Amino acid sequence: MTTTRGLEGVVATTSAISSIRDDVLTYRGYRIQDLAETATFEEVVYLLWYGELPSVRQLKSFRQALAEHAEVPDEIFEMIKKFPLDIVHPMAVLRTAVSNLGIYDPNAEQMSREANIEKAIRIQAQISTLVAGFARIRKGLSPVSPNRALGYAADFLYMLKGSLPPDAEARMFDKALILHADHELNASTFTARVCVATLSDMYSGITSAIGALKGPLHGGANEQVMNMLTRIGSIEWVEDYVANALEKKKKIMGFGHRVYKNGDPRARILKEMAKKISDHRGDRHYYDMSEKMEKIIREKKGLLPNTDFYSATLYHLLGIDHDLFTPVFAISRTSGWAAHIMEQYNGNRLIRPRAEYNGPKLRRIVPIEQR
Ligand SMILES: CC(=O)SCCNC(=O)CCNC(=O)[C@H](O)C(C)(C)COP(=O)(O)OP(=O)(O)OC[C@H]1O[C@@H](n2cnc3c(N)ncnc32)[C@H](O)[C@@H]1OP(=O)(O)O
Ligand SMILES: O=C([O-])CC(=O)C(=O)O
Repeated sequence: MTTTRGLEGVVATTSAISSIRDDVLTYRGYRIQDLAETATFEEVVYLLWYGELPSVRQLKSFRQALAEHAEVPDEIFEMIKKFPLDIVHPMAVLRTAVSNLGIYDPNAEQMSREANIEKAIRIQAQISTLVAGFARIRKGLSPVSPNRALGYAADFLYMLKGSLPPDAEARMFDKALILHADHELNASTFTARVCVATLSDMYSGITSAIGALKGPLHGGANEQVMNMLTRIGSIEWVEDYVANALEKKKKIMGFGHRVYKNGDPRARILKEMAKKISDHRGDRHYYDMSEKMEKIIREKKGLLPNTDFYSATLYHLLGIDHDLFTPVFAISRTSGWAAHIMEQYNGNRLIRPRAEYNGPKLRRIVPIEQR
């Protein structure tokens, strides 16, 4: 048996959803740059689930279905109110709450394609309401009811803040959701596929995926980027911080990638948006620190920013609390997880690799009184 640490380079499945080849990322054959420029998040979700971009009529009924399911059962917000909200991490709340959404879905255990599409719509519709509602509850505010006529991205910002976002900001957030929607066999998507390959249900798959996304080597890095920038505090300390981190062989959050070696195409688009909003706001504090950090790390270590690096500055300037950055990632990635779960069910086989044993040799049990 041969083992590969971290399964690097192992091709574990075929998939028709997204592809990364020569640093070009596509969803169903469309370049991510083109989708970010011309589509909305709802169109991209439709594309991921149905394989084609929607017509006007298809998009209308898809948005209608998302709108119909956007309310979260009161029981879930009541449950959240009982959590120790001053200490709990929002990703832990989300993991628990999404699992609970399954409890209130009468068709949670149905496994037909139609039932799974319906579940995917419910989860996608409810997850943004859930994150925004939680964010308000922990501040002692009431959740704001969804208004899906605004569009998915704008509605999230509206539910979060209780006021309509400027169009330009809603569009930037929409683009960010598109950029995070899917990414081939990343750790959380793989987790979702492993889970449902046992023929477990979609809620279990997405709950498992949220658990995997939470970690700082994956989606959790976007919050850690902002924590790092806040700790550094000022552009004049960036160089020292990087030198010290590299000397101590500490991982610098938001840099490096298992697959991209010449740069993450999403990071470039996010960088442009982070710059645009920083200039517009006249607040280049984090953008300038980030740009300096990028330059130094590129020179010293040859590492490039990943999607989590500039999304941190963008989300900060969009007024999103720092510990909600990863839940926001989960809102978007739910679309990719659901697409992969449905693809996995189609022609499923249990995912069960082997481990090369390196523990003690065969031995006899010593009776307990002689140990
Ligand atoms: C949405 C996403 O999930 S994108 C990724 C988000 N995660 C992060 O930003 C966390 C920081 N980055 C990392 O930890 C890594 O780059 C990962 C986890 C993304 C990829 O990891 P791997 O492919 O396993 O690379 P690995 O960790 O083995 O690193 C290879 C080498 O690059 C170095 N390296 C990689 N990333 C970093 C980093 N961010 N900071 C410092 N050094 C790094 C490693 O120390 C190692 O160096 P060495 O060969 O001198 O020992
Ligand atoms: O693909 C990966 O390993 C991580 C990543 O960038 C993502 O999930 O978006």
